[in-house]
Amino acid sequence: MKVTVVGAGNVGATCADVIAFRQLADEVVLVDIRENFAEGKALDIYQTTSLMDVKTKISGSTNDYSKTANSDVIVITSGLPRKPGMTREELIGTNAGIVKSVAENALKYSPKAVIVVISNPMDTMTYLTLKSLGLPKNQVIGMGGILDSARFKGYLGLALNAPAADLQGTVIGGHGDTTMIPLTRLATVNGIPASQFLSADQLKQIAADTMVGGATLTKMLGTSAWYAPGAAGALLVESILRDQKRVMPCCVYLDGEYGQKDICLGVPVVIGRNGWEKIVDYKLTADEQEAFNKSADAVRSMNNVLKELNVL
Ligand SMILES: NC(=O)c1ccc[n+]([C@@H]2O[C@H](COP(=O)([O-])OP(=O)(O)OC[C@H]3O[C@@H](n4cnc5c(N)ncnc54)[C@H](O)[C@@H]3O)[C@@H](O)[C@H]2O)c1
Ligand SMILES: O=C(O)C[C@H](O)C(=O)O
Repeated sequence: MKVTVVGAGNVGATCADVIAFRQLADEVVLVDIRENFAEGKALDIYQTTSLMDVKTKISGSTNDYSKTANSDVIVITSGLPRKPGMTREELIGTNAGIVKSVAENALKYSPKAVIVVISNPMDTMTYLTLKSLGLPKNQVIGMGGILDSARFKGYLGLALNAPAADLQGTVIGGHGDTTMIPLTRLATVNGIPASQFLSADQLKQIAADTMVGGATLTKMLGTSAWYAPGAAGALLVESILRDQKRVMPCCVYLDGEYGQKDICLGVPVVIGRNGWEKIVDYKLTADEQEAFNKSADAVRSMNNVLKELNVL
């Protein structure tokens, strides 16, 4: 199995490192536009392989997509990250052109690859990738909800003084500070509703902290986060390569599901070897559905900007 990660920056290199460390693929290729940058990151990761007993082959390339030929999965992380005080949506002007050209270049050499979009604003970049390449809808998956759910479980874990790994929690909707929807109703501690241990106010605060989880880290770090984003990307790649059929909240094309059409938005999906296979219906309450519809309205207005930018 071969994975290409485009963008060898913080998120891309972390994702490649986790994929290599966990030996999810036989080969990982990192690509970046910056001269020798991907080669350097790949060499650094390669030099960990004898220390970590890893057999995965890793290489880097400056914009030469022929080295990515026959990839099973292409992960797109290229583009600007936000700075403190910015929204993800403000990145659209720069990142739309980058994501579109990168996806076109990568697809030429790996027409059957499942494409994982991470660059922000992720919901709109996923829609752009799907629409501009004209691919079957199951082949394009945006990663945001897996990360947001990890943060949700992290904040739940801190409040409960429990390991986050023992908790279940899902975030659906857009991957934006105001568009994501942490489903507190469905959060559990090994099957027991979190509401049995936490007050409604505590759960509300956890949901609010989750929604601004990326902004909080951006303020602390001066740029956006990368360890959990890279690991979340790798987890999605794992379910694809190993055909695990895990149910994961991912940004996929909706054609009537969850009451929305012609939009890519975060919902629970089954992830397997050919991409996303099936959308799972969580049977939202009226309030949750209303929040989902509002999230869709906001993402749709960003998608409309793609036409103004002449990329779609
Ligand atoms: N969806 C998510 O959950 C999530 C999480 C974290 C970050 N992100 C997004 O991922 C993106 C990358 O974040 P980062 O922290 O790694 O940024 P970064 O600046 O560290 O890395 C981005 C890399 O992209 C490269 N690049 C730019 N244009 C390119 C092109 N045309 N071809 C190939 N490479 C190109 C840059 O040279 C740079 O190395 C940002 O848009 C960020 O907002 C998304
Ligand atoms: O917050 C960001 O801008 C990056 C990413 O989307 C994240 O959630 O960490």
